[in-house]
Amino acid sequence: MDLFNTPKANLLPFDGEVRYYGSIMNIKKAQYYFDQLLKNIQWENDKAVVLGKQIVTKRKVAWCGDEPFSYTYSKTTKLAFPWTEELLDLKKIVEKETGEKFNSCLLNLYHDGNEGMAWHSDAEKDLKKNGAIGSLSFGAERNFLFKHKKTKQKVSVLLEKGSLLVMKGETQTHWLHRLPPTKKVKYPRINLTFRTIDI
Ligand SMILES: O=C(O)CCC(=O)C(=O)O
Ligand SMILES: [Fe+2]
Repeated sequence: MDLFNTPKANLLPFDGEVRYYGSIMNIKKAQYYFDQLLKNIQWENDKAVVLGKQIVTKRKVAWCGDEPFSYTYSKTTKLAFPWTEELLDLKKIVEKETGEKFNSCLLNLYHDGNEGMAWHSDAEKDLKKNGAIGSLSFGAERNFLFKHKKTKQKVSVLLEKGSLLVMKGETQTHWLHRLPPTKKVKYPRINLTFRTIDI
């Protein structure tokens, strides 16, 4: 844990800004939030379009926000549910750490290392352009990768439990990111990405 709030270096060499804060809470708190989120969130299977076909992913998702925002991605639309107590706590923690404000959160549950997320950028039309995205991770530690759209240069970071990563500026315009599957991880992971929907 970083008790001194030292400035975090930009992980990207150019064309964007990604800062990794490491774990921002103690292990006990991180475990508490993991357990609460696993139990209390209405997790649903996600849909995605792969090679032009709609498939149902094993990964589960949920979507919450200040208002019942509809969120469209991979040709499916979801309505946001209201903030739960834990999610509101976590939103406040992330806002305090980053100095940013968020009005929604996308939640992902990866049951084990077989589940991941393919290369993409979070630049859906509903999202505020160049808005910050705050990503909180719980449970199993996983690698997270960035790839520049033109140069193909890659950057990798290990997302520890209770950790915060922030993507901002032109990151989504110039870089893709992915959570690669891995045979090594046998445990679930929950990721929350706090976002700003343009209203
Ligand atoms: O699971 C993660 O760490 C990232 C998820 C992600 O990229 C997304 O929800 O857009
Ligand atoms: Fe993403």
